[in-house]
Amino acid sequence: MTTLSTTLAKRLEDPRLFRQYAYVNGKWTHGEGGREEAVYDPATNEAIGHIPLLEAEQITAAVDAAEAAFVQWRALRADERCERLLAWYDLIQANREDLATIMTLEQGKPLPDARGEVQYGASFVRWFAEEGKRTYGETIPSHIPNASLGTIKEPVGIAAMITPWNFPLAMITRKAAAALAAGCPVIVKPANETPYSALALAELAERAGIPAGIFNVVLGDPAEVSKILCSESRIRALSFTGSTRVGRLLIEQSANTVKRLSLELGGNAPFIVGPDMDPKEAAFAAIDAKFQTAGQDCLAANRILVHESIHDEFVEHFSERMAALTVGNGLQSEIDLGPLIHRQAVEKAAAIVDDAISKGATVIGGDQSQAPGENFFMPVMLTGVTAQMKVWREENFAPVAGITAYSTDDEVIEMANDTEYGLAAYIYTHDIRRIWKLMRALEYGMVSVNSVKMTGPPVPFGGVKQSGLGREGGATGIDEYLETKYYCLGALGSVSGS
Ligand SMILES: NC(=O)c1ccc[n+]([C@@H]2O[C@H](COP(=O)([O-])OP(=O)(O)OC[C@H]3O[C@@H](n4cnc5c(N)ncnc54)[C@H](O)[C@@H]3O)[C@@H](O)[C@H]2O)c1
Ligand SMILES: N[C@@H](CC=O)C(=O)O
Repeated sequence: MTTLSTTLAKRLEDPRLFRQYAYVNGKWTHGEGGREEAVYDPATNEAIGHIPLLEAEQITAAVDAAEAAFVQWRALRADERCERLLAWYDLIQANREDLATIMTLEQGKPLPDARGEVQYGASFVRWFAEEGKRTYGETIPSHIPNASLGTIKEPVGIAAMITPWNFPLAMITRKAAAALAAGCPVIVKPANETPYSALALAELAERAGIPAGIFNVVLGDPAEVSKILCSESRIRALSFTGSTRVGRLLIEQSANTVKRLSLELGGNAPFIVGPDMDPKEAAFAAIDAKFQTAGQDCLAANRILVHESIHDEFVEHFSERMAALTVGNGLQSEIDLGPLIHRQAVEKAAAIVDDAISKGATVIGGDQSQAPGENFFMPVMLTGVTAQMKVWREENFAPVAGITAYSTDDEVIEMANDTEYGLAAYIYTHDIRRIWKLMRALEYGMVSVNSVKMTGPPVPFGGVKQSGLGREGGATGIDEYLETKYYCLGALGSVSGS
């Protein structure tokens, strides 16, 4: 098999950012059982390198290392941890072009989007570096005579993180920076499709002075590694971003060790367009909300619900704009959509389109004979979609947009909530009463009104229903890695009533 690893390294200003080993206890580690797996560029299907698959004892060794390193990391002052995290942030920024190149090669997203993700990922490091200094406890007015009551915040312990391939860098930093700032050591298991962004982050963490054992990246068979992480009682927090299917599995596997779980799972976002909207403006926004990362985004607008009075005009603008989207290798310039992650994703997208057509949807676009490679999927718009179709029920994670018309606000609320998911919803209207009514009635963790962009470091990101548990980012994201310790200082003699 041809390996393009030399080619990848040559593309980087700093070839040491491309590592083909796991990173445990400050050391680059190969698999002791000799197992390895190739990593492919989804645009060309060529192997760009290999990763070792670690054995069970090696995963346990990572936990041992984290446990040993925890003692000193938690003992640092918050401002000392802040300094290390800011050094990490600076290094990520300084190496952003290399990080973006690595990401495009392993994930496929166009280079400008990869640059955007590096920036986005770095922003969480800076945010949590600062938030670590604000993990306040509280003073509680005492109901016990001569006692002083209060709380202090303490790191929860070793935190494991299992992350997806669609955002190979930012889904790590949003978790890891919060945990590190809170004083927790971290063990990251990235997706096997996109390990190199995680490993480059480890290289930069080491250069930033984050001690051995505090930031580890383990690689292996996903089911095997995850089982160990879940059943390891020394791991006190598990943060997962990925599909609802795997999220449910991890809940089950963690039951015996009763650990803190943060789950950022799938989405199936509705995009609601009110009758007062300019159909062109709304259609262009819907294109952005649907087709970023080639539709492989948990926030992708999958079900576009347009008021019947402007539906036809909206569809016209949407289809015109969709036809202008460029599909190709993300390393080339002027590309809007890169490949899907692998062939199975293309097959799933095709099956979803076929299912909709067989149940009466009208298809526009999506001439797959124009696809520039076997992992590419040309964008498709389906109109007249109904709740019986897979495109409505499933997260398609592909450039497949389902559109349908509605007539009243009550009807669109029911349609939008008709899903097991509850991550994000979009509303496009300028009628403040409609905005308020919809915003309150939508069963979603995040609602964005007249804006495609909704995320960033200050935001409490997360979903309800089968979209997950907990919030990442924002003022509360660090709480996922903190325990509240209550104290009662009794028999003080002089504090009652004072
Ligand atoms: N809510 C969010 O913030 C958010 C963000 C990004 C992606 N996602 C979701 O992630 C999904 C796409 O990512 P994906 O395909 O990588 O998800 P996935 O669930 O298949 O994989 C996620 C992680 O779990 C691991 N994994 C896979 N199978 C496993 C198993 N049997 N046991 C244990 N671990 C296993 C993978 O190796 C990967 O590291 C979508 O559903 C998307 O909505 C959610
Ligand atoms: N776009 C999301 C990732 C979802 O796939 C984010 O900003 O976190």
